[in-house]
Amino acid sequence: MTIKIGVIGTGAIGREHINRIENILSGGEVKAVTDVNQESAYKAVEDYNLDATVYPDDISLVGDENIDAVFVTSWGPAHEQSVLIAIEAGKYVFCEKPLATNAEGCLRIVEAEQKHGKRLVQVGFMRRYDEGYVQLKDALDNNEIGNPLMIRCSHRNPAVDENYKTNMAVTETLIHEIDALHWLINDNYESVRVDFPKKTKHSHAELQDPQVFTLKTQSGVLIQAEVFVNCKYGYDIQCEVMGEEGIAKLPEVASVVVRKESKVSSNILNDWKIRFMDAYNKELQNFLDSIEKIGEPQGPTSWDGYIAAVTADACLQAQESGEEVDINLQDTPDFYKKETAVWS
Ligand SMILES: NC(=O)C1=CN([C@@H]2O[C@H](COP(=O)(O)OP(=O)(O)OC[C@H]3O[C@@H](n4cnc5c(N)ncnc54)[C@H](O)[C@@H]3O)[C@@H](O)[C@H]2O)C=CC1
Ligand SMILES: O=C1[C@@H](O)[C@H](O)[C@@H](O)[C@H](O)[C@H]1O
Repeated sequence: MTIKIGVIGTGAIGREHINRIENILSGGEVKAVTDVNQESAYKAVEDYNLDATVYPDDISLVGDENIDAVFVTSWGPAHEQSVLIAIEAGKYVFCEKPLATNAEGCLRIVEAEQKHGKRLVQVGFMRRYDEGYVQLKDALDNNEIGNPLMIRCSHRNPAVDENYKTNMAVTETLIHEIDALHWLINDNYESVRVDFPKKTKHSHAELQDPQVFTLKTQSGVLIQAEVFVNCKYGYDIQCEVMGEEGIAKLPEVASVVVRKESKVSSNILNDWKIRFMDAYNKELQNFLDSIEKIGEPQGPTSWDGYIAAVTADACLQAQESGEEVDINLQDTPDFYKKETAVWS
């Protein structure tokens, strides 16, 4: 069976995903596209040689009876509406992060999905499919380092443009750590505090860079997460978990080690699209395969989107207040308690 897909938002990641579906993965075909910038939608059809209808908006695209699944790859503030109308129409949804821009929006989606009666939505937290994170999670789940006590991690980008403001360190960047870390250690967050170290000269007036987020979990694990988006030297994701019996660290990206002229060197990537290319491929293949095989997606759920939104809201408050802020999650509904998949 080929799953017929409609893509809402044909910008950077929308195009990346279209390319994946058409040229790399199996079991899906893009049959409809839309973008508020209609030129961009037509260009995607032309560039990827799609046999697809261009719709004027998300409502008309979702109304296409031939579409089985909707990819929401528009700007964050537009996600909630598109996801809700897709659920209403009973379509599967792959939604890029954020699921919605705040906790209330995520809860509206969670309610609509439960009312529908089976899982339809997967959120684009692709790190759960990254081979290094999968290995790290296996080590923790197999109790190789005993109980986790502390985590130190970094999310570093070489540079960002002037549109990237202080709050985006949370909503665009830390959001990936927020999802990956609670999944890694099977724990929930309890509070967060933010510190602003000395600001790099490579930043601009409306961006505090770097930032350090100190999260505590309900079981007492202390997490120090650094976001440094003008680090200059490359795109670098680090994560180290300190346990009672040892330490487990995210593997470095494989790169040849050169010994030359009295130096040892290896390359660091510059681009997140390349760093997580395999993970994006696996998450989308898993989305398509799960729909075909078990009739519902198995990846990160709408509830994971809600957890990320509540935590991100608290991080934003902590940025503003300089105080430690509590993170209060509602109880997980039974609907979302089912084990999510194992991938590698
Ligand atoms: N999982 C990941 O690693 C990544 C996730 N993202 C997320 O994907 C989303 C898109 O990001 P980019 O592609 O980088 O942005 P982009 O700005 O390149 O593309 C967004 C596109 O959506 C269109 N759009 C906006 N509102 C719309 C609406 N109501 N209906 C239809 N089209 C609409 C825009 O015209 C634009 O073409 C964001 O939420 C972003 O956070 C982006 C990059 C990586
Ligand atoms: O979502 C993403 C981008 O928006 C963001 O700019 C990058 O830093 C992230 O690592 C990437 O995964």
